[in-house]
Amino acid sequence: MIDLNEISCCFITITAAALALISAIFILFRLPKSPQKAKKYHPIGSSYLSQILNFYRLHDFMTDLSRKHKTYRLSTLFRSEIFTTDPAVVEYMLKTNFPNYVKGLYQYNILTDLLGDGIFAVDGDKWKHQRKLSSYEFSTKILRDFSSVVFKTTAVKLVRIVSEASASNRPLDMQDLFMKATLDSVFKVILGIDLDGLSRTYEEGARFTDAFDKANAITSFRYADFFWKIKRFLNIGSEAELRKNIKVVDEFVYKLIKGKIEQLNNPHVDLQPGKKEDILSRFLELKETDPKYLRDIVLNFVIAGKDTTATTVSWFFYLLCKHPDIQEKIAKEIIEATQVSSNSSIEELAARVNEETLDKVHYLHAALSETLRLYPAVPVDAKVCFSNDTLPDGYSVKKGDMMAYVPYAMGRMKDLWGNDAEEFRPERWLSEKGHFQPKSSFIFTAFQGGPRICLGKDFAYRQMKIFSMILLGSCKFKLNDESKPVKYRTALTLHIEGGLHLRVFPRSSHDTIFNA
Ligand code: HEM
Repeated sequence: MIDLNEISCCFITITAAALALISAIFILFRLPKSPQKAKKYHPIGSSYLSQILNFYRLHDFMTDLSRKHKTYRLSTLFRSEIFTTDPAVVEYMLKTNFPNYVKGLYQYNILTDLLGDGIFAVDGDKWKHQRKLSSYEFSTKILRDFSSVVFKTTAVKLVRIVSEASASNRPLDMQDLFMKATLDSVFKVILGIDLDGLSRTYEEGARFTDAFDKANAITSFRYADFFWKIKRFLNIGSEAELRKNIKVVDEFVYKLIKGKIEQLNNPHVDLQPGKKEDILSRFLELKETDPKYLRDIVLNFVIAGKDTTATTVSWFFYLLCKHPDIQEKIAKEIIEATQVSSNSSIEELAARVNEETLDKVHYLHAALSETLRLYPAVPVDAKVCFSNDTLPDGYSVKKGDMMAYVPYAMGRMKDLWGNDAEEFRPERWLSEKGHFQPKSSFIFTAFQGGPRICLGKDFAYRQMKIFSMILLGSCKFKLNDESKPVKYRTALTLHIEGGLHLRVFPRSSHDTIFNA
């Protein structure tokens, strides 16, 4: 028989226990969790939809948002994406708490098929090792001297090409020429090989160049392609194309590496002077002989140095066409520094471009920096937050959030550059004596800042200055069609949409430099 008293007693006990448990949970949740202040997150700047609708002018759209909030975020289902133009926050993420803002697995997965374990794709010890070796190599006099010779030879080739176009009254796509010229020179400095992309006389080199450009573009496209992993798994569409192009790139680079290793190991091959000046040979001398590791190192440098420098010089020439007075002022500075006359040949001009004259052209250096302020080659640069953090502005960031500093928007902020922030005015970089005055790398962020600051910054300035001194010392440039707007293409690097079409003229009518 069931005892009703026992049941009701049991029921009362269970109910009392349940009530006690619920009250305990309730009290526990009502208690302040910790003595810390409640976390706050940056204001939401815009939605993904507005980003997509403004994609064609994305960097200007982001600049407008930055004018409202120095730091803002986009919120997605899984994480926030935070964009900042606040120098204090930029310094914090790039330097003060550098280990907490990394490339992360997200970027590694996108980049590694092409970049392997190269410096651009990795964090931690792998990054530290390459950074240490490469910073040493990049600071040597051997590299400085060798690269200057390479840049001058390439610039002279450029003058020959533009002079031919001028003689036949043809406009030229200067961005395309700068792309080829920077690839030729970075390839020579890094691998010691003449690709000759400018005249395309080396068939294997031309095949490599095309495959490399395609592989680079498809890798960048992965950032916007939600389906790339599925496409890679099925080996279809752009991913099949990527695999094919990486194979061409790898075959070419491995062959070069193998050749260099054989050369170095063969005691009967006496390397001629100058043969060990390229970065690859120098790494081999340091006993780095793993071909995959060497492939990753050299390809990362080639990618780092090509489009960035070429697009910057292209925007620079565009701005000089828009400001002919500044073009003339730079030409005058070059002619005064090198002391060339209208009877000098192009070789004489090139010979006078040396460490001493490169140091004299402060206005040119300022104008190139001013170009990078307004048209930074890397307009937005993102990291991933490694663990929960609070930024110097008091706002919080969660583990896994994306944190980006925005050089394009930063270059246009009035509170950083004054009311004329949107104007191209090289003078803002000069002291009263006309000497170039650098700005903090957390305000002028075109080269990033902190421990991962661009390793090729001086290399890039030297190349841009040498190209400009030789081209502007001998030629004048004008836009082919003044009425056609020049715009950027929204991508990882800031290319000019459709190229930069210019007309070229000799600097003076009896100019032997140009006609030599
Ligand atoms: C105007 C030209 C250039 C600009 C504006 C530029 C800008 C930058 C920026 C923004 C970064 C950081 C990218 C990131 O977050 O990973 C970077 C990194 C780097 N750059 Fe440059 N760059 C230029 C030219 C060059 C050249 C010519 C080289 C070498 C040949 C080079 C080598 C590198 C390397 C190796 C890194 C990675 C550094 C590291 O992660 O420790 N760059 N550059």
